[in-house]
Amino acid sequence: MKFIICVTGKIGTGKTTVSTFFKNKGFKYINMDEIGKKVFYEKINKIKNLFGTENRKEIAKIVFDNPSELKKLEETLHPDMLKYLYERTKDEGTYIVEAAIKRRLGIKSDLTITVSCSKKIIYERLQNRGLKKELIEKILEIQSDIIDEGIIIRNDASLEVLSENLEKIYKILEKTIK
Ligand SMILES: CC(C)(COP(=O)(O)OP(=O)(O)OC[C@H]1O[C@@H](n2cnc3c(N)ncnc32)[C@H](O)[C@@H]1O)[C@@H](O)C(=O)NCCC(=O)NCCS
Ligand SMILES: Nc1ncnc2c1ncn2[C@@H]1O[C@H](COP(=O)(O)OP(=O)(O)OP(=O)(O)O)[C@@H](O)[C@H]1O
Repeated sequence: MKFIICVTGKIGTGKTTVSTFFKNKGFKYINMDEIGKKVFYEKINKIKNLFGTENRKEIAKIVFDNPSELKKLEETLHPDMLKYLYERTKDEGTYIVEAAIKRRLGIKSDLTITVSCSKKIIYERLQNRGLKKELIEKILEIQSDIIDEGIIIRNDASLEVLSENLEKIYKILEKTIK
């Protein structure tokens, strides 16, 4: 049996933390940011032509500030990103697909888990990771199409609380999937 769980949510809400929990339970893990990076370098000539640079940070500044530039980048990368996703999920098994922009990418899943938390906490956690407030603001703005869907995990509290909540969800999932 094949079962695809998509973990979605805005930047810094805790998608990787949640996905890693399930990966440690033995689910196959796919990260769409990583697939995006792979396709980015495969399409590097096209990228250079479009943006005049191959530097990801410079391109981030351009596209996260300008929806029409972001659209050009997405049109270049998304079709191949989806191809890789479908190739990597061909076999039977339970998959965790981490994708902030699940809906924009058009990813189909058997279950969606949305991770969310307050903006204040997003800023705190990401600034601890060295991200600038202005960039976080811009990314949150272009992520306004990410909505709560499926199972919603509020990740405002500690990692211990998150882990307890995930154990509960895992117990239910185990019964459903097996
Ligand atoms: C713009 C790029 C070059 C910036 O690269 P950089 O290494 O600086 O940042 P990184 O990839 O880690 O992304 C930073 C944050 O922005 C989010 N993000 C990335 N792309 C998008 C997008 N198209 N829409 C909304 N959020 C996005 C990421 O999930 C992450 O939280 C890169 O993000 C990119 O190529 N994006 C387009 C591919 C894509 O849509 N990826 C999202 C997969 S969920
Ligand atoms: N409940 C929590 N308590 C404290 N720190 C947390 C909690 N959840 C996640 N974090 C931390 O917050 C940061 C962001 O979490 P994570 O990387 O999982 O988010 P993300 O949604 O995957 O981010 P991105 O969109 O950048 O990929 C990380 O440093 C992580 O360790």
